[in-house]
Amino acid sequence: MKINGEPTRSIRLHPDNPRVVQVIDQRQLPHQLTWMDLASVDEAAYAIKDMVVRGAPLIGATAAMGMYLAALDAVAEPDFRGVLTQAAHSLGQTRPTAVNLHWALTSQMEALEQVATASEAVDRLRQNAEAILTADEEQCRQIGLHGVQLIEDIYARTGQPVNILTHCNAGWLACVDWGTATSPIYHAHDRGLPVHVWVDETRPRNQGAKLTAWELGQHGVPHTVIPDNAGGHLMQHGLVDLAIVGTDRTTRQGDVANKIGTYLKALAAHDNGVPFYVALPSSTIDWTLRDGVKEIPIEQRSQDEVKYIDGLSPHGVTSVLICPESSPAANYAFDVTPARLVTGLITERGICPASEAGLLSLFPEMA
Ligand SMILES: CSC[C@@H](O)[C@@H](O)C(=O)COP(=O)(O)O
Repeated sequence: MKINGEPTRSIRLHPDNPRVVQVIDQRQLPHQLTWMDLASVDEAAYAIKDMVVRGAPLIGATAAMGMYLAALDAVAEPDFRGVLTQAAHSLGQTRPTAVNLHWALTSQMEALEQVATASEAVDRLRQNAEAILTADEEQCRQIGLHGVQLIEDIYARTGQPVNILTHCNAGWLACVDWGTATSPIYHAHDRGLPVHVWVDETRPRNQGAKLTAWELGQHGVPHTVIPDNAGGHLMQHGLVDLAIVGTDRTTRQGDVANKIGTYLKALAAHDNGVPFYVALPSSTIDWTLRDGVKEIPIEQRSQDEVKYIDGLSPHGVTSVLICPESSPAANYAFDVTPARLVTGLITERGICPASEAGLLSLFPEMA
């Protein structure tokens, strides 16, 4: 997508130094657009763990680039394969829920098997990381081309601006470009279809208020930030035509793990007959799992993300305590929406029911 008219991806090689990877520091948005340099695998791991970068596809892309950075450092090591295996292990520990992380690391370890020397490993892991970024961009573009048909159909029926609710940030900041949930929205807007997005603020880290609202604003898409608890009310009053969210891991049966609160939106959508779609590249499908509620690992993060909130004050970005300091807080970062509450999955190969049969109709090679 474009920032100030310039086509921009969320992750890139440094334009002047290909030994450095650059990512947008998402902790600073929407107040500041800052690029952070990552020059080692440890810095890549830190960026994922501390949520400089976040969103399932971008976590995978950063891990892939992290393996390339590790290869640059491993050139001098006699046991470069051992060093790279250790690098994959440490990157794999950073965040537990998004399966794209393991998908990207597996892809890099398979690429490593095809080389004989450390310098070949550098070239191969760089090429493979760049291919992962390019594939993610194209998959997200395709998700948009399939998903925009849903918006077109609603507009053809109502002739009114289409109101879409989304949760968290499944936008281009969470991917390499386009986003998953936002890609149909960007395509619709670019085709001149009138769309309006209800942006859940997404406590505790407020990825909706901070990131999705910023992204949509940059692209000129009409939107309104709402408290997380408002979605059910809006649906009851006919103010939501469609919900589209992203996912961090989707099981073979179509259960979907996404940012905490997604499940409640799906319940409200079900009760009100609002179509509830989940957009994902196939790298987000965990074909080894069936029952998402029982099997998907749910990340628990620091209590401080719940107890403190940050925002822009006249003194810069400031963090403030919003509850008694002594009260404990719980911070489950994701929840699982069972497939029965999901109207359909929007993938790069088309839209399918959220079920094993549905997924296999698009990905028969996984039977
Ligand atoms: C296309 S991104 C899909 C998901 O990763 C997104 O919806 C989400 O829940 C991100 O959570 P986060 O904790 O910000 O990484």
